[in-house]
Amino acid sequence: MSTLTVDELVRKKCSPCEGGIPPVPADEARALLTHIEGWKLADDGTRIKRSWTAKNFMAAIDFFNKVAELAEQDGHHPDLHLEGYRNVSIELWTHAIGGLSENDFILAAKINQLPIKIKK
Ligand SMILES: C[C@H](O)[C@H](O)[C@H]1CNC2=NC(N)=NC(=O)C2=N1
Repeated sequence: MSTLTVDELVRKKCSPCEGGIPPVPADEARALLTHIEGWKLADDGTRIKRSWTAKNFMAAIDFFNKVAELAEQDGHHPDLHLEGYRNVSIELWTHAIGGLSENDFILAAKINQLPIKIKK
């Protein structure tokens, strides 16, 4: 999986995951993330996360709505956080395995293609 480029990831669709596969190891996750701008591996290696400061509250909500549509299309769902009215952060992990699967990297690469109005 670590040979996948961003272009390859965005062309893939998440596959249903109900467990039974091993999580992506931390070193492989780090290698993949070098190509997916802004996303960082959590200290415990089970999640990836990216943060943005949106221009204002509605810019944050518009972005969440776009992410929600994408997540529904792909059948894989991120944890969405909004703090201090416009500080957006998104965490991705595969609940069914308690860690990272290819789905998380696919969705991260696709989220990076969505427009967000950010604070100047
Ligand atoms: C069958 C279907 O793919 C699963 O219920 C999906 C739905 N969305 C999901 N999203 C995330 N982040 N983790 C999951 O394990 C998960 N499971």
